[in-house]
Amino acid sequence: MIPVSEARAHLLDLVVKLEAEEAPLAEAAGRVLARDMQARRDQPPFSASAMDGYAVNAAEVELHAMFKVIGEAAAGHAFVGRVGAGQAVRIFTGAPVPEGASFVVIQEDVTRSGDLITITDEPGGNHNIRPRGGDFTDGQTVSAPRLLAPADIALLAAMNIPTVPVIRRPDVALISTGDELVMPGGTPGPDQIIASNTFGLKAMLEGFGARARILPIARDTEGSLRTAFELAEGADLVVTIGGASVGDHDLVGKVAQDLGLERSFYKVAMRPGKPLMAGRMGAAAMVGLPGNPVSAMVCGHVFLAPMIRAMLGLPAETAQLRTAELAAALPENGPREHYMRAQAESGRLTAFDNQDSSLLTVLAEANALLVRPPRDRARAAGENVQYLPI
Ligand SMILES: Nc1nc2c(c(=O)[nH]1)N[C@H]1C(S)=C(S)[C@@H](COP(=O)(O)OP(=O)(O)OC[C@H]3O[C@@H](n4cnc5c(N)ncnc54)[C@H](O)[C@@H]3O)O[C@H]1N2
Ligand code: MOO
Repeated sequence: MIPVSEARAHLLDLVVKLEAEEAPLAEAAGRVLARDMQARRDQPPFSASAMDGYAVNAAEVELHAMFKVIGEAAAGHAFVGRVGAGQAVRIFTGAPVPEGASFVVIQEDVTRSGDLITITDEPGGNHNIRPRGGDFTDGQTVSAPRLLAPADIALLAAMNIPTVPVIRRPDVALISTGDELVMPGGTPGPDQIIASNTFGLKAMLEGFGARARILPIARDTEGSLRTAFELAEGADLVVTIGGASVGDHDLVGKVAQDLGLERSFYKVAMRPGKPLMAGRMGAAAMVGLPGNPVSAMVCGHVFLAPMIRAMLGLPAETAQLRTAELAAALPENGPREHYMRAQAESGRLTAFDNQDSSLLTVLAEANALLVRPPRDRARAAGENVQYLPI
């Protein structure tokens, strides 16, 4: 058994950053920007009014001042001409501020009669003008790598960038193994259960930015497992679930090795997730996850997340561990790093009583994995402990 940190390092050695591809901006949310992008214009491209009102010379702005309205500027329709002494241009939000004007008096502070306006309320010190380039200027950079959030997409659109280079999504093949498994919606026999792990992992992996394919369930025969591995052809990462332990029907290690797996490790000092295996299989990385549903999902958070991030060219560390106060005492930990299902709320962390690695109901209620180092001493309520948000 190797420590979790060593296993993670081996797993990162199995993957490389993937190549870039071009994506339309409308499809780029959640993708990772592959190259720095430069703005192709200033925003705003002119001094723009921030309010509906009247554009005048700032030096003339005072209570009771009067102006003659000489024209109009609306968004998309500039006023052509100059605002002279005693003159004003009716202006709307987003319109270019005309030459000679340096203040927009909001219409609420003005009384209008025909072509004449009078400032009838204290106009304040805000000029209500957004300077040219106040948001960004031509050539300004959005730096890669960057996981593109909706706000980034809006920014790149405003920069007039219609397509962006993004890192290709890692292709992950998910193989469930076991004679006891039936797909959701199927009709399980009396000794069968529903395959849940591939579904949970697909959702998780796609949340990390990968594309995950659920392959047909491999039965507990070498032939069936071989077929599943063949169907995984072309994947960047092949993930098997179950069949990783020491039982007579745990065939994954054997078949993978027959197919050329160069194993980098088997068994990690963690709980859950002990019978984890990994290695290189041709061009793909291969990870064999334990079958217990919570074990598979915890390994997804702890190991698959950094692998996917590395393939996407992002810093491999996911969310840093956070610290919280323990709500109730915990006994001494055993020899394996324990990832306890827990709930973090208002800075306090409560571990669930039942930590059995088959309990999806508990995992579904958890928002944190309380991380206990091997042989961690008993902890009292109120002590600080670390956790991984999930
Ligand atoms: N003698 C020992 N027995 C076991 C050990 C051990 O060290 N010595 N380790 C235990 C631990 S820890 C784990 S974890 C499991 C892992 O075993 P496998 O990876 O071989 O998993 P399976 O035996 O195939 O399945 C375990 C459990 O999970 C269910 N399962 C499997 N796949 C799915 C799926 N896709 N969806 C839902 N549920 C699934 C399966 O039915 C079993 O109940 O081994 C312990 N045993
Ligand atoms: O490692 Mo097993 O994953 O403890 O249930």
